[in-house]
Amino acid sequence: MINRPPQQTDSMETISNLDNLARLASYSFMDTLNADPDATSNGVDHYPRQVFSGHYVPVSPTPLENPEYVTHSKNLFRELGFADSMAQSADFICVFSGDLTNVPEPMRKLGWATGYALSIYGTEYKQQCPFQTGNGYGDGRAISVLETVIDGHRWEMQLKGGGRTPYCRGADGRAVLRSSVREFLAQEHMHALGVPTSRSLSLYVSKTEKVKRPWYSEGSRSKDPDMVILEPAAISTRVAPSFIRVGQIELFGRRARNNDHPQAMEELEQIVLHLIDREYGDVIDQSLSTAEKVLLLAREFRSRLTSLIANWIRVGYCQGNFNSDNCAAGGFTLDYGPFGFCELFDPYFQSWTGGGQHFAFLNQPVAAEKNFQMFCTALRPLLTSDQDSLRQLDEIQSNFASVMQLQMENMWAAKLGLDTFNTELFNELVSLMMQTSVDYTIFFRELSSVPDDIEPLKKSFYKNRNYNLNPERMNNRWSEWLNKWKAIIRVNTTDTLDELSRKMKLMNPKYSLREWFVAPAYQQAAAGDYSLIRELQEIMTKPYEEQSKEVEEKFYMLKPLEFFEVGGLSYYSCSS
Ligand SMILES: Nc1ncnc2c1ncn2[C@@H]1O[C@H](COP(=O)(O)OP(=O)(O)OP(=O)(O)O)[C@@H](O)[C@H]1O
Ligand SMILES: [Mg+2]
Repeated sequence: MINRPPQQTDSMETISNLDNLARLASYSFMDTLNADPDATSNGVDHYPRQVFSGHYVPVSPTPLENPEYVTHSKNLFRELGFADSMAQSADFICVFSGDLTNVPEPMRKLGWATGYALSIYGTEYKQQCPFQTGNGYGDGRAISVLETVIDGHRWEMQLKGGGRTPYCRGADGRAVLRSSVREFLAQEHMHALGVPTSRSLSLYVSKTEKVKRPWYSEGSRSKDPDMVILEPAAISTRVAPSFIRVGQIELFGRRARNNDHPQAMEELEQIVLHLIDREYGDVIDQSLSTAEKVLLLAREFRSRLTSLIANWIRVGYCQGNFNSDNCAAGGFTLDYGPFGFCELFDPYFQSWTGGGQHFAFLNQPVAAEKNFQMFCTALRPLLTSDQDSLRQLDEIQSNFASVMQLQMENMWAAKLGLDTFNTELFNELVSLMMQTSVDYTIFFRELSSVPDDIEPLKKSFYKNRNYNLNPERMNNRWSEWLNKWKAIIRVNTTDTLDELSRKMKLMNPKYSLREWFVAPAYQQAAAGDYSLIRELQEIMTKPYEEQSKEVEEKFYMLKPLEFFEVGGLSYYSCSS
């Protein structure tokens, strides 16, 4: 795990109001990196334009009209030492719904947005930039407003939906309540699952401001949204050690490679050193040369990224749109757009209709490798005068697949309660899972009870056509597999069955954030009822616990058949 917030200790002072919080402000991004020389001085820089140099644009967020409190993360508040009452206090609501005009010093009245480049599955793109140059692409609606150092940890707080920036590409700079609820719940769920992620701080919705989004009519089976709806605008704030993306390093890497301007190489070095400082300070010694730091960075990021992907697959998470601009260079999950948790197991599970097989569930290791290649390409200009370092970087890059494979094998072994990966056992399991159609979460959780026979496993069966053709034969095959697994376990572990079961249940969550739980929560929220959001927050932040009988009956369930193939529940072409 990386950079987890401190658990609040007695020595940590409680931060109970905005003045307390403002006093912890410490702006490393704005103070150590370069501002765009063409930026306006008042931060009213809300129209699409090209940003040719500098690492950020100072920009004023656009306050949400009539903001109302929806929820905050009690867990993150506790970890940061924030008093819960602060989330509903007027001045805190102002800041985190986008109004910086009255912030207490030393907090600043301007936030910052950053440019980044885009590579899709290993191919560089500029077409998404309105100027076709790549200079107009970046945080179009994400605006960082504060950095703080709390108990030695630096945290950046970023509004999502905070209004237009020069990178907005003509769009409204807003996020809607629906997508904000999804991201808010998912971030805290993933953290509770033990998967590195940006965190959720707060969520406010406008009582009056609405924006248009394409969406699905009720029960629609169309792949593309079939209507445009007006949705309440919202601002959620997310928190991470930094929001530097692979795409961001790429932007400066491309400029240095092409010699786009005289400071291009220096700006690349600055952003890379800043990344190291913010995300890798504890593992990369400050006194090393840049070349040595770059190599360690590549190696460490490879290790974090491969571990992240193995964790995603362990918990059934599919990011959906794993472009380089949605890949955090600190190695954690970022941008919960068209994500989904795998229910019916399918290696090609993917909620985003535009994502094809590239970003599908079990192709995520390859998608990650593509992002890693782009990351290494971006670092390369810093090593051009050093052949030996370049060779080492190539080696780090080319060994990604084998490191990834090892992480995956260890993960599958752990899910099955084994110390070492067993190829034959695993391959048989995957084909049985596919030939039966099983629920990914329920299957592994039931297996974690180390059942005597396959009856409990059947709770996870959706029973597809193949299974129904000959259920008896399939059940026999399942029994054989279970017996084989148990025989291997007996040899593999000295644990008692109870101990084994306990360990497996820490690998295999009981609850996952299924989209059909989330949809009613954002629908009710749009009508002003936030109770289901708060209920989901409670349950989904304890995903490994058994929880009560009532919770189990409501949330430990196969996906109802009527929700398959329904737009907005099983897939989306647009999620924002
Ligand atoms: N409503 C919007 N207004 C302005 N820019 C937008 C809007 N929606 C998306 N963008 C921009 O389009 C690009 C691609 O969007 P994508 O869905 O990957 O990111 P996102 O969900 O907005 O944000 P992030 O990656 O910061 O979580 C991003 O650069 C994003 O800032
Ligand atoms: Mg994004």
